[in-house]
Amino acid sequence: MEVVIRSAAAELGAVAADSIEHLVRTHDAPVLGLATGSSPLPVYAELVRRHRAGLTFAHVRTFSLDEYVGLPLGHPESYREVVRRELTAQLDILDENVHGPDGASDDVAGAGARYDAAIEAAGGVDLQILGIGSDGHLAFNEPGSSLVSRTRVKTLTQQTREDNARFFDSVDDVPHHVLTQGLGTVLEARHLVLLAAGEAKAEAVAAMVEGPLSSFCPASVVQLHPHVTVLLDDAAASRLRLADYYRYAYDNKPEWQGL
Ligand SMILES: N[C@@H]1[C@@H](O)[C@H](O)[C@@H](COP(=O)(O)O)O[C@@H]1O
Repeated sequence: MEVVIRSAAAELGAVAADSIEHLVRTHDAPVLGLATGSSPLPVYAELVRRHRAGLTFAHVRTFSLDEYVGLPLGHPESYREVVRRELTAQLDILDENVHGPDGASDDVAGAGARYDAAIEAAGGVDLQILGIGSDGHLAFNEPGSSLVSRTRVKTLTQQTREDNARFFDSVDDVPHHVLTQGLGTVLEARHLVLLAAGEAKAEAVAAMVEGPLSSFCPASVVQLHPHVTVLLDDAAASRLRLADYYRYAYDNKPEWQGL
C-alpha cells in the first residue's frame, strides 16, 4: 500500500488524475470505477479540466460502486444522477458506457449478481476510485460486512444516514437500503485509489491503513490488495503512526515507479 500525504486537496486530485490519464491514454477500452461522495470531487474536477484541454474519454466505460435502493429513476440524489452531474456529463463518455447498480430494479435481490456479471463481461475494473466512510465503510459496506462479499443489498447504519443527510431534505429522506459492490468485488479491481480528507476521517483512515484486518473496519480489506494508493490530506493522515515514513517514501520515490 502506498500512502501519499499532501496538504491541498487539489494536489491529491492531480495525483489521482495523472494515474487515470495514463490509463485512458494507454488502454483501448479502459474501465474506470467511480465513487460518489465529496472525497473524489477534486479528481473529477481535474479530469474535467484535462478533458477541456483535449483529453478524450470516448472509449472509457465506467462502473459505480453503489446506489440507493428505492429512489425513483432520475432522482437527483440517486448515485446514477450524481455521477452524471459531477463527472460523466462533463466528459465525452457515452451514456450507455456509464454503469451503476440498479437500485430501482423490480428484482433488487438479483441486481447484485447481474451487476457483478456486467463488470466481469467488461473485463473488470482497471482503476477504482474510493472514499471511506467515517465508520470505516467502503462503498456502502458497513462494519460487519463480509470481507469476500459480492454486490448485494445492505442496510445503512444510522451514522451513515446522518452523514449523507446533507444531500437530502432531512435524514428521514435518506433510504435505509443500498445496493453496493461487495468487498470481494472491489478487491478485483486492478488498482485501488482511495481519497480521504479532513479530521473526521482520521480515525477511520488509521484503522484502514494500520489497524488489524477486520470486518469491523471494512476498508481495512484494502490491506489484502497488491496495488493500493491512499491519497490523504494532512488532517486525514493525522492519526497515522507511520506518517513520517510514508512522507519520506513518497518524497524519495524512484521516478520510474509511477503510482
Ligand atoms: N457510498 C459512499 C462512499 O462510497 C463514500 O466513500 C462515503 C464517504 O463520503 P464523503 O467522501 O462525502 O465523505 O460516502 C458514501 O457513503
